[in-house]
Amino acid sequence: MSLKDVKHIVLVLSGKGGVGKSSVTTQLALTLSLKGCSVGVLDVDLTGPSIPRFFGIENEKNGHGHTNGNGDAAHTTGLAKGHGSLSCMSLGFLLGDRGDAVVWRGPKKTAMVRQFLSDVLWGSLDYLLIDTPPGTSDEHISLVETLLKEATPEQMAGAVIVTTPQAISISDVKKEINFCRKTGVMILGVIENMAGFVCPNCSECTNVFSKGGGQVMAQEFDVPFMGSLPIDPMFIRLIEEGRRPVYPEGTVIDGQAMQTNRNADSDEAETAGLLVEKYTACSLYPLFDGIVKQLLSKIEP
Ligand SMILES: Nc1ncnc2c1ncn2[C@@H]1O[C@H](COP(=O)(O)OP(=O)(O)OP(=O)(O)O)[C@@H](O)[C@H]1O
Ligand code: SF4
Repeated sequence: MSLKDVKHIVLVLSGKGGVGKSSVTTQLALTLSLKGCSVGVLDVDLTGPSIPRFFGIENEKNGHGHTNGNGDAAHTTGLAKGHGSLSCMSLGFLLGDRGDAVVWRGPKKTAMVRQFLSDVLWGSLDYLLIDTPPGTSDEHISLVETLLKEATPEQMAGAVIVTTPQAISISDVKKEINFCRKTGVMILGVIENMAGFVCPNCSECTNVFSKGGGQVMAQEFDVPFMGSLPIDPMFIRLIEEGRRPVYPEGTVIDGQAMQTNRNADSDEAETAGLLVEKYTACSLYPLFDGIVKQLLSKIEP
């Protein structure tokens, strides 16, 4: 069973598309891995797999996409074996082209989700984060059904729900809360994303939309509120430039020195990937640090 050595499984859900679920998943993964956890990211968004793009590895094929640069392309099932402390799996690795559309009926999607959970060799992970499509679709139902079979209740940590402050997004997220309650998935907390805009000139945060809706909703539904995140243009720039995660010089995780991709003779560090140095410099990092501390205290008190 491929989830055998996975300690904690966390679903990332949102009722509405484009609210930043994949961004939140990526940043939770980076922050957890910077804290020394070994992390896997499973992209279950079959019609719009964006995790490879977020990690700057969309050109990787053969169904594997480990991101710490150990250079070993091991995969045994035709799917993935994650090495190191940050690995991911997505249908995006199996598509010929970024623009390829997946037009699948429910049973095929269900089979794919099952295969992701039972055939991908995740190895030993502290956290498996699962980025889901928006809403409560076939993928969600297959996912939860499969997890109930493949994972133990101890492994199933619960779900993080992402919303934006606008009322429509919040009303959609209520459906996710109901979904979790009906399927018995514990709600670890709600994250409000895009609650304001950080000016690239003066770093002042302006509330473009009304702020605080996520907190009000969390109170109303009696679920924990984990925090608000502004829109930071630096984050968008990092993603658009397609950078790969690169650890700061000297980072050692689980006793293993992380590859930095630094080349003294070139500007390779600037082009090799999503620079964690820059990521940690962007306004979202301290906020994620706080969110991850809350997550860890709930999961591993
Ligand atoms: N806090 C943020 N600051 C800056 N950019 C952000 C932030 N959150 C999300 N974005 C950007 O908004 C866009 C949509 O985010 P993302 O793809 O994470 O949403 P999603 O909910 O996963 O979407 P989908 O419904 O397609 O799965 C991306 O380009 C992402 O870079
Ligand atoms: S927030 Fe400050 S720097 Fe940014 S646009 Fe407004 S006044 Fe200018």
